[in-house]
Amino acid sequence: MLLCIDCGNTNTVFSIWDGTRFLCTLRTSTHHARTADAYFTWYSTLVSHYGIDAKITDVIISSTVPRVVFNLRVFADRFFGCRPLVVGKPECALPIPPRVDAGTTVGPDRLVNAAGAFDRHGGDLIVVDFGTATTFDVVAADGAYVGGVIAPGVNLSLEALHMGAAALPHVDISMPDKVIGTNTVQCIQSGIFWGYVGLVQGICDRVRAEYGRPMKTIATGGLAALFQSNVDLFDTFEDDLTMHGLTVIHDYNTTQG
Ligand SMILES: Nc1ncnc2c1ncn2[C@@H]1O[C@H](COP(=O)(O)OP(=O)(O)OP(=O)(O)O)[C@@H](O)[C@H]1O
Ligand SMILES: CC(C)(CO)[C@@H](O)C(=O)NCCC(=O)O
Ligand SMILES: [K+]
Repeated sequence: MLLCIDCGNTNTVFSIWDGTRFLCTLRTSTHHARTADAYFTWYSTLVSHYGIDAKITDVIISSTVPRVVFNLRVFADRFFGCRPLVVGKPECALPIPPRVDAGTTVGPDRLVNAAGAFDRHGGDLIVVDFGTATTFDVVAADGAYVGGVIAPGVNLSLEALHMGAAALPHVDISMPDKVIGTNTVQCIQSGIFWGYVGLVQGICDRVRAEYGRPMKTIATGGLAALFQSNVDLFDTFEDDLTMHGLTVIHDYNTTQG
């Protein structure tokens, strides 16, 4: 069985793929200092809690935090006796290489999202991922990642307001009933929620105009659901897009010969 690891700047997600479906998804916050033993303690506790009997033979990692990769490699080696595939490293091939400026290192999560979305939908896509950052990845007709947009994430923007302005509290994101807030919390929620709706709509419209062909919009990331349920921003919302992309890249590397 394949263990897929998606390590973002905020959260690290493990998911076990049995070749047909994901048996479970485990989430923890990202800490560069977490040891291989600590990963295993956390992992084995949850796996046995869910009553899953998984014999892991392969591990694939996408990490936007370079420092965590060392301990995840040790984790894979020590507990599963395998050498993980690490997206972005030369030994991990991509089905279609990105077309970007020479010397650019595209975030592995974006390459994985592009591979996952292309596998499900074909090309000419905008993939929007609401993570620590809100990223827009453009996937060409042949499946290549050809560029995109990076904006501050929803929670990061809320945190920035709180950090930068003495009188503004920490607020959780939610959809406000109205645009004109009549208290501080409502004003902040309105600014972030409706600001993001405008940001997503505006960027997608401009990307489409520049790209010059019809494009499908695929959204992923926990907060995408909040926007999708209230405003018609995306064609589809796929919670497991990054995990699916990891299985696609793993498949490609193991069947390639
Ligand atoms: N309504 C909500 N209010 C606040 N936070 C939410 C809400 N819905 C989901 N979230 C949070 O959104 C996050 C979604 O996780 P996701 O993996 O998409 O991105 P992330 O973990 O924040 O970023 P990264 O992948 O860059 O680490 C989770 O941490 C979850 O707690
Ligand atoms: C933009 C983030 C932080 C989103 O997770 C990540 O993809 C990243 O660190 N990217 C590197 C720069 C780039 O993708 O062009
Ligand atoms: K993510």
